Amino acid sequence: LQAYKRHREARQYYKLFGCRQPPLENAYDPLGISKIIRSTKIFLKKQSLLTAIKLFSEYGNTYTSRVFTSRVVFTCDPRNIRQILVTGFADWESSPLRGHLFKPLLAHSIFQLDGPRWKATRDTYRHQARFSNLRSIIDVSRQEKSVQNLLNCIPDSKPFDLSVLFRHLMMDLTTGFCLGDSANSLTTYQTEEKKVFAEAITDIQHRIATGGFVGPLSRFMSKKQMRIDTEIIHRFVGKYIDATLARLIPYDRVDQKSYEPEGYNMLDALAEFSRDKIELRDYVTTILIAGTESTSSLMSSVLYLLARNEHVFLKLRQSILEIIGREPPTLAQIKGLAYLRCVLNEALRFYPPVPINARIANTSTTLPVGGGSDGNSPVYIHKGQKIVFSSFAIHRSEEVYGSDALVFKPERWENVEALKERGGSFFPFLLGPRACPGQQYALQETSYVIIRLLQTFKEIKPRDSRPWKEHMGLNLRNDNGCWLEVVRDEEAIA
Ligand code: HEM
Repeated sequence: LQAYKRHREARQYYKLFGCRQPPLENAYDPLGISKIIRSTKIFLKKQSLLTAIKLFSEYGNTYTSRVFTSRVVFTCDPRNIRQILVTGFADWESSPLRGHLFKPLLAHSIFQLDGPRWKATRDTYRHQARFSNLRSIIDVSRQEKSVQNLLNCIPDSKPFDLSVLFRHLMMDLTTGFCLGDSANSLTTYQTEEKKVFAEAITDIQHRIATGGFVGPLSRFMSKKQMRIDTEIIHRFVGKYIDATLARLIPYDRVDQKSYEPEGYNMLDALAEFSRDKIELRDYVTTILIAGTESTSSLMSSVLYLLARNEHVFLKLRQSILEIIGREPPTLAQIKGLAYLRCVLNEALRFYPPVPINARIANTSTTLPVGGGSDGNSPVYIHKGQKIVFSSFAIHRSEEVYGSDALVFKPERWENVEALKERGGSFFPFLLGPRACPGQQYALQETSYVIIRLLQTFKEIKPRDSRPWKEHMGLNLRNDNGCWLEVVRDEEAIA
């Protein structure tokens, strides 16, 4: 009955809007079983992203695929991306696809919400956690302390995996940002409790991501370790919440500004507005998940690419030394470093930390292009239909970026107008109302770390000849890490 209703509705859309069917990838696979088996094999071989690009070149920028009994739409067309994320935002949801994956760690986090409740949570991050005011949430002394810990861990003239150190660095910075206390992962004095907590946060992200990739099969996965991780995280974060609430002044004195915490931390900022422990835990834990691996993935990509493109490294280092010198950079100086922004954009284009994404239609709607044999007709989307879109594929498209799309070339970002025109073709932080609220913070933090590293090291050499290999967790990273050897600048030591 449902299929019949959908068929009738589709015919109306064909008539009214000129919709056409996009190409079907697996026409002879009625239940989509072979597609699922193939995708799983490719995922295990760590080749999902490159295979996706191949499928787009074979079937066009938009095509459908049978997965079990439903037809999933795959697209890497910038016009469709703008429609899903910006113009037709209200027609799409994400919570039905991932809400269950975050349970029981998070009760009602922003990742599990859509509609008015999502909007209210988003506003809380913007206003109460002060994400909209970048200057007020940055703590440069915390950043500098963590960078010094990082520099102490980097050996001189000896190969080491910088991606591991970046993951520890971001764990320290994000726990400081969220809880006001670093996990001290880069130090020798990290307590056992903090070590266990940091391991649990890392492990649970891996489990959430795996649950997402295996889809409906996730219900057969053992949940035991997830429960253990959850308990560790809840206990650890809970202690900070209790301590924060215990030293808070009563509500009626908040306006008197008699309580001024030192530096920024999100828990203090939020506790001025809410005393609900579960709510506070959800807000804070979400950022521990959203802000750690994503930013360390970007940092690793930048260093991986700089080590393999000496001319870019030298040009960037020179501009840092000219504009900032050897002192820690201020926010204004970071903003003035145009070439660094180009390098970050280019690294985000090459290796977007969130390379694929999905949405589900909450109403019958259309995509502007992708239908018919030429791919130029609108596409009918029925309520409940799933769509998968890939920033990784668009970011490498020759149609969009030209014949040198696969060349690492930060200079392509020097023309700001060109950047604006690329709406829908460059979205490492997504676009529209649901774009990453931590974008400016992540870029500032990454810039700070890169600047301090380039002020300290005059040479960075790659020490791994293996090719880049995808590792898909909640965020993308190189499975082979980021093996480098560095040479300190004597002047920086002096
Ligand atoms: C390079 C680093 C980062 C990248 C590439 C990145 C990318 C993204 C992307 C693509 C999304 C959209 C996910 C979706 O809706 O499907 C997102 C959402 C989000 N990000 Fe980030 N992110 C980064 C760092 C951060 C940081 C540092 C924070 C916090 C301080 C943060 C907080 C969030 C939050 C709360 C959301 C959910 C927004 C919503 O659903 O409305 N992110 N991020």
